[in-house]
Amino acid sequence: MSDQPTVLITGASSGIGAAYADRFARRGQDLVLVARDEVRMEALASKLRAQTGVSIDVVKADLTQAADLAAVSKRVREDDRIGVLINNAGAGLSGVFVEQSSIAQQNLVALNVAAVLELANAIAPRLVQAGSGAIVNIGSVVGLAPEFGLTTYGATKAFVLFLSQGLAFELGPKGVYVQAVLPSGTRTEIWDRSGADPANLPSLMEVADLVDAAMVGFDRREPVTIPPLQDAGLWEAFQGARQVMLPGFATTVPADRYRG
Ligand SMILES: NC(=O)C1=CN([C@@H]2O[C@H](COP(=O)(O)OP(=O)(O)OC[C@H]3O[C@@H](n4cnc5c(N)ncnc54)[C@H](OP(=O)(O)O)[C@@H]3O)[C@@H](O)[C@H]2O)C=CC1
Ligand SMILES: N[C@@H](C=O)C(=O)O
Repeated sequence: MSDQPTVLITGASSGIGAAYADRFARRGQDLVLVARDEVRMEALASKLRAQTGVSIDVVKADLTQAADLAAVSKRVREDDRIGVLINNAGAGLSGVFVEQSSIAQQNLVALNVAAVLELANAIAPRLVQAGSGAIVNIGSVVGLAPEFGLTTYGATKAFVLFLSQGLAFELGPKGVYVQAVLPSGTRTEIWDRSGADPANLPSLMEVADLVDAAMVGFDRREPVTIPPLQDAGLWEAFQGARQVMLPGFATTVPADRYRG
């Protein structure tokens, strides 16, 4: 049993989540792995237990199902060994907005938004009470890019970014670190799962490179980590331009440009 905080990782059966499990296990941190595919998680857990000696719990859960989400939320809320939440489980949704079914969009929101929010809600009060701990939310550069034409998916990732920045603003002063990680195309199963055209994929970063970069940002306590963005100054300028607008919102009269 490690004396470091246990890390609960959602979406740990493959891709980015599985890579996070590897990295934190090699840091000697016990894990709780959450996903639907128990067999894959057990295989990963066995390998990591053998290689690192850490304790690993495997929790089979479909985070779009209320009972499963409630069970994971209860574990996050009550297990005070869990000091790091990696809110990673997510899915993509291919196609254009008008061709996507409402149910598919709702299912995407259930996983990419509602589950992320619920688990953040579950852990945040306990971390604030402790004055320590971390919440890592996996967003996407797509949440910054309506031009990419992934409207529903991008909207879910815009939520993740805003949630993370808002939590960082509220919880940071109380000792809780909140990180938004914004990958771009990364070589995982999400593309196949979401029905993306294999012949039309973007350039893809290797998942190990993505997660290793995200861990650098984590260790530096960076609030928003964008591994594919080569010039960090562009993000800083974007943030600065956004913040310059804020005082102007405190006005009681419409702008001249809207006067008929
Ligand atoms: N790959 C990329 O290009 C990018 C990915 N991202 C984000 O990274 C995160 C991880 O995705 P990635 O690793 O790429 O994709 P993968 O499809 O490889 O992994 C997704 C993980 O989420 C789990 N998952 C899917 N649906 C559910 C569900 N209903 N309940 C519980 N777990 C579920 C899957 O496990 P299981 O099927 O066993 O449940 C799997 O472990 C996502 O939030 C994604 O939006 C962001 C930007 C780019
Ligand atoms: N998962 C990818 C799109 O579906 C991404 O976020 O880039």
